[in-house]
Amino acid sequence: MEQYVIKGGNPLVGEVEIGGAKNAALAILSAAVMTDETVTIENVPNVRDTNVLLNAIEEIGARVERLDAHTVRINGSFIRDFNVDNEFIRKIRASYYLIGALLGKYKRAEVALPGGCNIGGRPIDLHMKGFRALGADVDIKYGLVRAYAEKLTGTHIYLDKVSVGATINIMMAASMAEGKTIIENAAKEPHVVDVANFLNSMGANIRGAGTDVIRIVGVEKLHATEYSIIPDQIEAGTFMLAAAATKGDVTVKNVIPKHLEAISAKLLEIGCEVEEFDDAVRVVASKPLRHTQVTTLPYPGFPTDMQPQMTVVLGVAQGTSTVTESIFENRFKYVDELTRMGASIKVESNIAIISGVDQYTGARVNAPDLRAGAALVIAGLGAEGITVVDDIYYIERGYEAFDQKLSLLGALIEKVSDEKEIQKFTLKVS
Ligand SMILES: CC(=O)N[C@H]1[C@@H](OP(=O)(O)OP(=O)(O)OC[C@H]2O[C@@H](n3ccc(=O)[nH]c3=O)[C@H](O)[C@@H]2O)O[C@H](CO)[C@@H](O)[C@@H]1O
Ligand SMILES: C=C(OP(=O)(O)O)C(=O)O
Repeated sequence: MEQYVIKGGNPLVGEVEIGGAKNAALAILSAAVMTDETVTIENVPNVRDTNVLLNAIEEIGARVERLDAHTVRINGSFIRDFNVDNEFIRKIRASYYLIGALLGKYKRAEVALPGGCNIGGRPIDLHMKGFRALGADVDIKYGLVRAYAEKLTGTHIYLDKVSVGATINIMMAASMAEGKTIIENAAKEPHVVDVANFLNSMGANIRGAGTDVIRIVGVEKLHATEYSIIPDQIEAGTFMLAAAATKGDVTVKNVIPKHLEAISAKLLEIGCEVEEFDDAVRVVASKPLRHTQVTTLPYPGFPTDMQPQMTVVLGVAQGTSTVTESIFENRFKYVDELTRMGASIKVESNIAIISGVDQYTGARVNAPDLRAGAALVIAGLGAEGITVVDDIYYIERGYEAFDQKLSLLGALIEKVSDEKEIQKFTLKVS
């Protein structure tokens, strides 16, 4: 098991390049098997989740060629197996996209029940409701979600809850249904729009992505395309908040500033300077941070995937802040770990009440999930002394070269794999 070991206290300064969006990539790589022609996808983040998904796509017969670290060519015409299940795919959430993709193209799919970060109950009832409305028989048996259809027929679907996964999954299947589908109360996240743009570039007919009503006219066939994935809103936000927590000055490059508005607005409120350029955002934290209130909401609200990082920043802001988690009921598990670093946070139901402290102190902590893991790294970067973050496996699900990008900004951080290496690092930096 690998760890990050961090000597905190250095302000992060400089420029960082953001990669392609993990949560867009996972859907787009799945959708790429919906044509028999060859699809080339650029700006694919080279992270654990995308690699697990690509291996699963290969296992069912698709040809997958990695042209370079971030470019993948996929040909789905060789798929003969519709059963997607291995120990790795069971652990990722986005395996559910292969249900929509295979059901749309082949009218059948058997995919391991999705895993993903343990941040609360994560049902897929809305996905199943959508597939059933399109005419599929869907059940869960033997650990698999199984969906079959003679044919899919366009329909009108109202999502009881705003769900990114269900919106994208239904959109994929409906792209190859007969007739018109309307999804109401659809998710509006940037990656929903990116997946719609990708499918349209393959010949799908999707309108309205980015609003809460998406209209899809099914087509018989999809075709080859070349597509570049949008920048990762959450990776970008993580570096913006790392700048704030370390009192740094970081320019986050290759981003779409509009996607970061909810994060920029909170940074301005707590006293940071935020400068927007065409495809970059600069965050300068030269004054003491002030308290604020944050509530996670579907886009364009404050993203739940930025909640732990924001809590870490508010933990060293003056006064009392609150963070309300309205999407997932169990996303404060990291607070106990942060308390070991000196944070003063009380969680009541879905609200964290945060009394700001002057500075965190280094400690040995566990990453309980992907974003909480990144948040603990941020805490370590701002802390006095040495922090060791265990279980960085989770962080590597969604951040490419996290330690290297932070090092380039002046952080003292190393990836290590045993106690000796931790001691060596500690001696080196003290
Ligand atoms: C791989 C991926 O892209 N993961 C993202 C996706 O997860 P995911 O697709 O799982 O999240 P959803 O948007 O679907 O979940 C939103 C809410 O709806 C509920 N729900 C969802 C589906 C369903 O069938 N029934 C149901 O009740 C969930 O429990 C949750 O409370 O969007 C989340 C919300 O932005 C992000 O935190 C995750 O990073
Ligand atoms: C929760 C996340 O991922 P997943 O849905 O794949 O668990 C995330 O990206 O923050």
